[in-house]
Amino acid sequence: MTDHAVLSLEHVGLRIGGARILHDIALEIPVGEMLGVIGPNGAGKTTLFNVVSGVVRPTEGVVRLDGQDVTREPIHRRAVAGLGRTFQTSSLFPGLTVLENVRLAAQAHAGGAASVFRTPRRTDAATRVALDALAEVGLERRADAGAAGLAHGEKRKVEIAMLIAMDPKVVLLDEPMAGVASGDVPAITEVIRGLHRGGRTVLMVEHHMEVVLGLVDRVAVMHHGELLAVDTPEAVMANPAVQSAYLGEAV
Ligand SMILES: Nc1ncnc2c1ncn2[C@@H]1O[C@H](COP(=O)(O)OP(=O)(O)OP(=O)(O)O)[C@@H](O)[C@H]1O
Repeated sequence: MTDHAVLSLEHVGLRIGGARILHDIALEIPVGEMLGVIGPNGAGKTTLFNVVSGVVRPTEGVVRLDGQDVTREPIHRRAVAGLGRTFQTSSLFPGLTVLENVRLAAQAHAGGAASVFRTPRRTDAATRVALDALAEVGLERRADAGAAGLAHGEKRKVEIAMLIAMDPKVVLLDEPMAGVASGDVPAITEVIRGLHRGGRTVLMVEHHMEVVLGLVDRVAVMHHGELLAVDTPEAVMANPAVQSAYLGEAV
């Protein structure tokens, strides 16, 4: 492992029953990198995120966050250590406002059980963090809107604001453009760019190839649970093995 790797995977493998879901994944992510993770459907991208965030424990190998072995650490410990994640499906509480959702994330990060009924002092601090996070994604004017009524693109922005409120070093974005109207794609792309400019390391699974290639420093290509290539967007797109993995799929 190199000194500056904020996240590293060493020979990571996952078997479920007789199935080999991930095989011998070796990956080092330097501080501040934006890495795209691509691959055909079923290649193992989401499972890789599950292994990194602690949803699933690998059956082989080691996951390190900032040099620390977190392979056996539960999700919340990894979150406290600086790992943030969004999911393919929305993780917002629909009955709460935008601000309340983001404030819950800030409170959870500050420690203790998250509650909307905190003491005023603590709530005030969490509220400031939440409002700053909403400003960073350009949603401060929507603070009092109900989460249930948001457009899909706005929900994605709120989810990113929730991540920001948890002050992560490493952010995993799982298909941030899924379900987003094409007109909203440029705005969300800018929000992701801002997330990265803030000094955070970003890993993003995304099928929207134009977005991936326009944003990331390197691309990791997965195929049948293995890492086929990790390289610059240009080199990856020119790689014959990658092209053949995608045969029959729109790249
Ligand atoms: N808990 C599990 N039990 C059995 N098989 C699983 C399990 N989790 C994932 N798989 C299988 O592992 C493979 C990889 O799944 P995964 O969801 O990680 O792929 P993906 O690259 O994220 O796909 P997509 O782009 O469609 O989201 C698939 O064949 C899936 O069916």
